[in-house]
Amino acid sequence: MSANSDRARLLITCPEKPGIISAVTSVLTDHHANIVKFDQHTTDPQDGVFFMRIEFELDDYEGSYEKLTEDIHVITEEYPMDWHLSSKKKRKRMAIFVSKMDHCLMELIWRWRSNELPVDIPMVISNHADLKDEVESHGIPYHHIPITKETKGQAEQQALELLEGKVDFIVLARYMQILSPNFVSQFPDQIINIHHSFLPAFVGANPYARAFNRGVKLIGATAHFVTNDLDEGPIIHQDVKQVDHRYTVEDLKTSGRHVERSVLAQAVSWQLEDRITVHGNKTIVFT
Ligand SMILES: Nc1nc2c(c(=O)[nH]1)N[C@@H](CN(C=O)c1ccc(C(=O)N[C@@H](CCC(=O)O)C(=O)O)cc1)CN2
Repeated sequence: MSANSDRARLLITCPEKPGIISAVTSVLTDHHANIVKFDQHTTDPQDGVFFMRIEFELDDYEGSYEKLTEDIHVITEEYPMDWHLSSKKKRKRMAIFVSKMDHCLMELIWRWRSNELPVDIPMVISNHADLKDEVESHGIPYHHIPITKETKGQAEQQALELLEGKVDFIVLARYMQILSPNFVSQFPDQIINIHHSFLPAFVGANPYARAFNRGVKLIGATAHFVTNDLDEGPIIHQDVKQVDHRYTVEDLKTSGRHVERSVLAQAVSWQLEDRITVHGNKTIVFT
């Protein structure tokens, strides 16, 4: 591979049909691509949906992009498919929404600063001013947009105007506002939320207090795509931690914060590497 070679990813979702792999890999071969990773998954025969993720190296990816996309379009005539082609070199742009809690936000910023998360963060948006100094100390623009029940619509419109054309996806890092259907519709499967429970348990607000009252022996965190159904969007990643009768609610929150941070960071990392495909209310994550 030459100095200007690039590593690209091709994600495909299509009805199960013999020959799809050969058709796609033939196009890549015609472009002298070197396939370095190949993953596939087929749902149950009744559903019959085929998922594929191909990672490949290509000299002069930029120069080949137009012809490569044309050639992929050609095979969609025989193999109707949803497909997404992306390049490792083209850094994604991630906006972060936050309220007052900083642990998930800072986990992402720390991993961004060390380039462990190779992403651009064009802005942080918050309904509170608490974290402005901290975020701006990292050179990231911070937009404080206060929200009341009366101003929620205007506040969202202000956020949408800031986001327009500037981001590829959004992360809600313990953002404590429910997004309207209008907002969600403008970022389909592009808003990742970290919920502080092992969903589907304890949907909504105050899950740790409810977990304490239930006497759980496990707490957890769930990263999921945001939909209009609160905390019921496609799950991307989850993890848990054992707890016991000695834990207070504050202990649960402290232990839970560590789980939230690692679960969110992993979900964002997979998003950056185009490893996640949504199918219905589930995800396929090619790790
Ligand atoms: N459309 C969606 N919006 C949001 C989702 C979602 O799944 N779909 N997840 C939540 C995150 N969340 C729990 O993880 C959550 C946040 C806030 C609330 C809530 O009741 N908020 C109140 C206001 C609370 C306040 O002012 O402090 C509200 O919005 O009326 C429940 C769950 C993020 N958004």
